[in-house]
Amino acid sequence: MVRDQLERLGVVGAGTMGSGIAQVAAAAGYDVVMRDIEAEFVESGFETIDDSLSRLESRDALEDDPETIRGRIEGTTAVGDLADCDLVVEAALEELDVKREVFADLERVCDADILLATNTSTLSITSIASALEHPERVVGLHFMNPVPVMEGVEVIVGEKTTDEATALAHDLAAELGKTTWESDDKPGFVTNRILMPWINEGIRAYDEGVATKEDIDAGMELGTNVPMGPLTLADHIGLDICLHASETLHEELGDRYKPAYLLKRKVEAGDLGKKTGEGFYEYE
Ligand SMILES: NC(=O)c1ccc[n+]([C@@H]2O[C@H](COP(=O)([O-])OP(=O)(O)OC[C@H]3O[C@@H](n4cnc5c(N)ncnc54)[C@H](O)[C@@H]3O)[C@@H](O)[C@H]2O)c1
Repeated sequence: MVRDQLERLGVVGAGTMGSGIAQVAAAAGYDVVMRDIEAEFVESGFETIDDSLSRLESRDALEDDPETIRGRIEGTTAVGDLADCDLVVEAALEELDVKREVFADLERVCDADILLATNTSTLSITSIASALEHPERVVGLHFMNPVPVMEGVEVIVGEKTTDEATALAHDLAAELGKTTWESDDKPGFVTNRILMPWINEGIRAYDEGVATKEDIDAGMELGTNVPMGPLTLADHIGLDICLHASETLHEELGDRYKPAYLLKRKVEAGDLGKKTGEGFYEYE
C-alpha cells in the first residue's frame, strides 16, 4: 500500500530542478519541505523560486499570490525534517552513489508507506532502489526544465515499482498541472534516449562543416517544426549535462551513443552554454 493522501511533500535538492518542483508543488497548494546539504544552496533555491514566481505573477499565471505560495515552502538542511512528508521527490546530483545515499536516508527517516520518486534524467530507477528494503515504492518522476513552464513529466517504472506507485506518480503530476507519459526503466527512458543522439548529431554536423550552426538550427526548426534546433537546445540544457547524459547512454547502449568530439571539447574549455555565457552561441 502506498499513501495517497498527500498534504506535505518533500523535495531533496534545491537546485535548478528541486527548486522548480518545490515551487509547482507549493503553487498547487501542497506544503513543501525543500532540503539541500548547505544553507546557501537552500537560500539560492528560494531566490530562483522568488524570481520565477514574480515572472509568473506579471503574466497573471498564478492562482495565489507569490507570498502565499512561498510561505508553503520550508527550507532545511536536516534530513530529519522530511520525516512527516507524505511523498518525497529526489532532485539531487545525477550520480548513482549520491542518489543511493539519499534514498537510504529517506528509507531511514520517512514512513514506510510513502512514495519515493527520483527526478533522474538517465540513471536506472532499479539501480537507485536496489539497496532499499522497499524498492517497490520507488518510481521515476522526470520533470523537464524549467519545471514551472514545461508541461510534460515522464513517469518511469522500475523493475520492482508497483502499479499503485506508478498510478500515484501519474496522479501527482496531474495535480501539479502536468501531463505524463510512461517509460520502462531502460537507459535514457523515452526523452533522453532520443534527444541526446539528436543533439550529438547536430553538433557533429556542425563540426564536419555540413552547415553553419545557425543553418543547422534553422533547418531543424523550420524543416521539422521543433521549437529549438540542436545547438541552441544544447546551450539551454547545459553542455556539461548533455555530455554527462550522453556518456551514461554510451556506457549502457554502446557506440551509437558516443558523445560528439566538439561537445567534449567545449565542456573541457568551460563553455557550458547559456549558464556560462558561451556555448555554441554567446549570451549576455
Ligand atoms: N537540469 C536539467 O535540465 C534537468 C532536467 C531533468 C532532470 N534533471 C535531473 O534532476 C536532478 C537535479 O538536477 P539539477 O539540474 O537540479 O542539479 P543542480 O546541480 O542544479 O542541483 C542539485 C542540488 O542537489 C544538492 N544535493 C547534492 N547532494 C545532495 C544530498 N545528498 N541531499 C540533498 N541535496 C543534495 C546540491 O547541493 C544541489 O543544490 C539530476 O538528477 C538531473 O539529472 C535535470
